[in-house]
Amino acid sequence: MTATIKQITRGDLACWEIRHRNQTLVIAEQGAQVLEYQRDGEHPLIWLSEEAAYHRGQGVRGGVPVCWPWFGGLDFNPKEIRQQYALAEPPAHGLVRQQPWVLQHRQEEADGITLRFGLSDQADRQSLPPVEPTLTVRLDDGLSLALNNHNHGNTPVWISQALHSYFAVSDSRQVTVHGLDTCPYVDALNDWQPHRQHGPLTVVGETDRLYLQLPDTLHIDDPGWQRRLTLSASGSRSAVVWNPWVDKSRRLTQFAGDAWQRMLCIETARVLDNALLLGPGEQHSMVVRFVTTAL
Ligand SMILES: O=P(O)(O)OC[C@H]1O[C@@H](O)[C@H](O)[C@@H](O)[C@@H]1O
Repeated sequence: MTATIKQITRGDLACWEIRHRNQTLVIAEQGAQVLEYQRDGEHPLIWLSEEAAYHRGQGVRGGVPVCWPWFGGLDFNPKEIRQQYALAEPPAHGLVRQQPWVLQHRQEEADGITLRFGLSDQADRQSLPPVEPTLTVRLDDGLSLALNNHNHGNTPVWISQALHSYFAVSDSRQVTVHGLDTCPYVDALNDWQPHRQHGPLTVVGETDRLYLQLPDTLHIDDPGWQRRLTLSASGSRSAVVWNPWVDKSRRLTQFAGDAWQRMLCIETARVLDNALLLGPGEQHSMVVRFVTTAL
């Protein structure tokens, strides 16, 4: 066994701290939210806000929130998803990131450790569809996250979802995102109009885009830290690229005014026409793996 796993607390939240080789991973039971992931002596791979607050029932800014069973504002989702819910004030990013989850299973092997989280019996399931979400987290030479859905009901269910990864970067203005070239995207900041990407993406202002028809692999090249971060996804053809830039940073909770310079979100997703339709009894897994290499 090369991994050690320890129960810790951050503020009000019970968390797991996993050490494997030279890596540390911290996951909060609430929301099954990855909070930290870093190799000893290196810059963090996942960004966690310096102003993060750890309260029950409140999402933590940074890490990898699980957005489910809808992504973003419910009103901006396809009709098939919207009509499944009758909530007066549907929260952004769905219903489970502030809910209690539990560690259901752990498996340690010579080359890594796998943890599976599922919603706790204490979770408020009132408005949830009859679909069971689980998050499988595997730490070996990199970090892999699998968001699994299993429809236990008798009717088909539409889901939109994201693993809302906040990546740590040396300077969001200096990094380039590769793999988006020629892909269509919808710009949430320009009336949800369709566009098409040409070449790599450099962030030059507030950015909030839903990319579609993506290849399996995207990269963030970070010249400041001489590092390439590779995201390899399966079971997903969409991702959200988000950076709040100057003005929106001031309006965000748990977010320093200049923190937009230190983070970039690339959120592996199933959104818009890539939303997931699960028939009765069907299962689906959306997997993403994060690995860094020298640039
Ligand atoms: O503040 P929240 O609810 O965690 O959302 C943060 C951001 O999440 C991103 O995924 C959205 O595209 C943004 O529009 C949103 O502002």
